[in-house]
Amino acid sequence: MAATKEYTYQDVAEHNTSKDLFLVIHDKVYDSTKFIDEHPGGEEVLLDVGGQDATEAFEDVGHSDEARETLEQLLVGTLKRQAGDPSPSSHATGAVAPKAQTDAAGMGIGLYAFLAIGGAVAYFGYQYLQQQQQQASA
Ligand code: HEM
Repeated sequence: MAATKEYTYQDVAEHNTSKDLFLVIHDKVYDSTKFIDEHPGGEEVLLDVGGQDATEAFEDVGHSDEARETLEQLLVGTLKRQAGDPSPSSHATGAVAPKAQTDAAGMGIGLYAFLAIGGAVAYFGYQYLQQQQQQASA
């Protein structure tokens, strides 16, 4: 079987039913339709990632070498990545965003503390000066 065909994410996404199921694993495209009934892990998990990048789902399970051999028999082509495609590790960068938000909030609190302390210093300083003036004029 020639496995040189190139598929875009859009092409693969169209094959997401139990009668026509493509999976992307490590940027290779696999026609898993015939394998759905045979999968020891059940058909549900395959359908969940049908037409999508299943690299993480596949690797998380720690599939055997035998499973990887079966996979090679289902190979139909390679994934042609395009700008804007989701990458398998895209959610890893998501962890940075909340941290940035926390930092911004921390700075906000710091600013309020600075204003409160600055205000207190100005208030008591003013009172002290008034007292001095009263003493001087007495
Ligand atoms: C076409 C791609 C896949 C092939 C060829 C495949 C093949 C296999 C094979 C041969 C096994 C038996 C255990 C082993 O040899 O490692 C297995 C188990 C399993 N697979 Fe897959 N698998 C595929 C995709 C997936 C995906 C995308 C998931 C998503 C979560 C998944 C989840 C599981 C689970 C949970 C088991 C364990 C079942 C058990 O031990 O009861 N598999 N798979």
